[in-house]
Amino acid sequence: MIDRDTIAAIATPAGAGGVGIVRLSGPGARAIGEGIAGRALMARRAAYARFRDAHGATIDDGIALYFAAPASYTGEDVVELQAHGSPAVLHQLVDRCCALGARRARPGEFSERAFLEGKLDLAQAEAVADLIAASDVRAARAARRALEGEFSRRVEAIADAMLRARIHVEAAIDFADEPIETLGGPQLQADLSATAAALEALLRDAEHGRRLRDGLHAVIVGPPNAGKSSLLNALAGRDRAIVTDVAGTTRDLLHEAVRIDGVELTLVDTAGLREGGDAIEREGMRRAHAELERADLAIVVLDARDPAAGRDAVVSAAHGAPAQLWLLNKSDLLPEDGAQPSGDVPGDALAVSALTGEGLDALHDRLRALAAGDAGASEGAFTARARHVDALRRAAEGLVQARGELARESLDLAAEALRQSHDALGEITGRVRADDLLGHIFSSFCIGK
Ligand SMILES: Nc1nc2c(ncn2[C@@H]2O[C@H](COP(=O)(O)OP(=O)(O)OP(=O)(O)O)[C@@H](O)[C@H]2O)c(=O)[nH]1
Ligand SMILES: [K+]
Ligand SMILES: [Mg+2]
Repeated sequence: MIDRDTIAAIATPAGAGGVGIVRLSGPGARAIGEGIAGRALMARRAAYARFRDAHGATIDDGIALYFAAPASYTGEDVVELQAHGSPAVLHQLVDRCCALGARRARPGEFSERAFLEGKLDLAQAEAVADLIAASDVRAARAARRALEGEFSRRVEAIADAMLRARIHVEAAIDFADEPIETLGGPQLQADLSATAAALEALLRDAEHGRRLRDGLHAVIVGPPNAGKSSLLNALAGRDRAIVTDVAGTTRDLLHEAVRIDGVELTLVDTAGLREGGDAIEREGMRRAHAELERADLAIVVLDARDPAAGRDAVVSAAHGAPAQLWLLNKSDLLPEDGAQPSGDVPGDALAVSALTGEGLDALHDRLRALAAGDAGASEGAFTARARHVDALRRAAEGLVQARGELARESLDLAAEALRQSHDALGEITGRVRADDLLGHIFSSFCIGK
């Protein structure tokens, strides 16, 4: 099952640094490490050594660390050679490892071995990559929780309940003459109802975890000249988008990663939505609609002086996103007497001015709250990926279908729906393995991980 080569790679980031690490994993790791260090390596003992090339010349001096299988990251014998963080030194060390029988590791191959050796499940291996890539403290904490198995344990608990239900249904199929009631049908329905509730709760938390990992994806929409690009610039703190008083200035989508109080979100500026326009502008509007389909949030920008203008086209487009935040921009141009122009907008619409900065603090607060989800949900949150959310959705759909079939006493169809639901859960932790799925996940890792 396992590729028994010994693999080697530089485990520290590219470029110069105080310390750089070359990592070896596999059955030959210890012998190769000892060959380079010129001394015996004892498990979990730091050994100071001169690392030498084939001619006995010193490549560098440093520390060799040996972790004996299975008590290592990969579960195999692992050796780490810690040298000065010079790319030239580290490349020579990897070359020397290869001359002594190792081969260069593929991206993510160390974590793949940890998975194959049962040290990590798939969701945990992905959490390693998420932790390394985490851009803020919350994302890092959430990745730690996923790495510790918080997410996996909940998946496994639901998968176990699903397995019990499958066994029950398969057994009932074998006793086709008995009515389902006598075979514990009502109890099974009750169990599945509890499982469905647990699955829905996990799906919500995973969606939240997906946002923690990827950041909130917020699309700015509104009629031409409402001040969408001005707002993007104000939030980004720089002149990212072109602003003019010509309606139809923005044509293409413009993405900008923005950090608000340590929370990351992606803002997307779009072409103003209106009837007509030239071919370029119409393509811009089409892209705006498509972007909204993928968004977590639509930031609807209207002109505070006349919120009704162009509002309808924007409202129907904004419905493509699961959440909306309404802004009445150009509040600086409202009459001093405080009379508010009427227009059919939600009561929690914020008055802002991209020009003077008025209302932007309140907007920051709203965006931060939306990006984090509600405060309570951030406690105990774990990172998740779109792949996980998709699998949980399919599992939930399968379960709904299975319960319907059971209610109709179509046991064969119920069994099949439960199997699909169970398989979908298995994809998350890798208990059900499709090899192309594995290849896809691990190849997105970087080398040395
Ligand atoms: N007074 C005032 N003017 C603003 C404000 N925001 C934007 N403007 C002006 O409104 C005009 C249009 O601003 P843009 O940011 O280009 O508007 P837009 O919604 O991106 O326009 P399109 O890309 O053409 O759809 C410019 O002249 C801005 O200077 C504001 O808060 N107050
Ligand atoms: K404009
Ligand atoms: Mg614009």
